[in-house]
Amino acid sequence: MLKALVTDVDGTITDQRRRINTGAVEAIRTLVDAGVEVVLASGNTVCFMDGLCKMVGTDGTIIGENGGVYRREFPGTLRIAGDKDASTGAFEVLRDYFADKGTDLELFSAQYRFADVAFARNIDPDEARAVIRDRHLPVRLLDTGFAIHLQALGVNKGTALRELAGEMGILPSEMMAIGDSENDIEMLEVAGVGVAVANAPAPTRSAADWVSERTYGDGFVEAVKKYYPDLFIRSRLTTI
Ligand SMILES: O=C(O)COP(=O)(O)O
Ligand SMILES: [Mg+2]
Repeated sequence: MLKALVTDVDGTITDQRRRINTGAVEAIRTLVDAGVEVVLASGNTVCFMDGLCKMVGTDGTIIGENGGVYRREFPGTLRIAGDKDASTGAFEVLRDYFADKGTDLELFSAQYRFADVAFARNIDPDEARAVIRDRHLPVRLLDTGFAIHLQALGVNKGTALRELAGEMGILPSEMMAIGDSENDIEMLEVAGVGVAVANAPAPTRSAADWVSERTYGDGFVEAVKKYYPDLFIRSRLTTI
């Protein structure tokens, strides 16, 4: 049995409006109660993830800010893997560029971020990528479908997962990762089994070993039942 499941949050255990899927919460609790490690891996902030871990019932092992931060369990030591100066500097260049064109960039939760920068999707990501490329800015732009992120080069959910696996004493090959967007590609490739939910775009689906038929949180539940069938047969029997 896969020893750990690493799941993205927005678009994977939620619906398209970021409302959590209650079936996904129940599936996570079934895994946790069966001794499977569940890691939440998101572009969201540490404080967001901490609240989510507490309310869902995981042990606090997280990847936040698209791999810019990660931590093994509560209380744990928060590791910072990103470069906030690089992300902030690149944001300021983009802010000025788009302001000259009449578009203001709206930051998301800046005061709670240690590594990356996140802002509203009111610009063309490819136009912003062209500015980053032309100005040789040392960041990568990620469009998660919920926000745009600027992240230091070489930092992603996959690099953080490799580091976390060492702290967890689990091989990446013993893990399953599930996601919905381009910011999940690396962790789908690092994990032994990578799954994309059906709402994922083509590059993310291509990086997956398997793609669910159902979308969003329902796709997450479908995937968990596929790869941990015994847990759900047993839990269904106990509920009869
Ligand atoms: O923070 C975001 O933009 C999306 O978050 P996610 O990585 O959980 O999908
Ligand atoms: Mg997502």
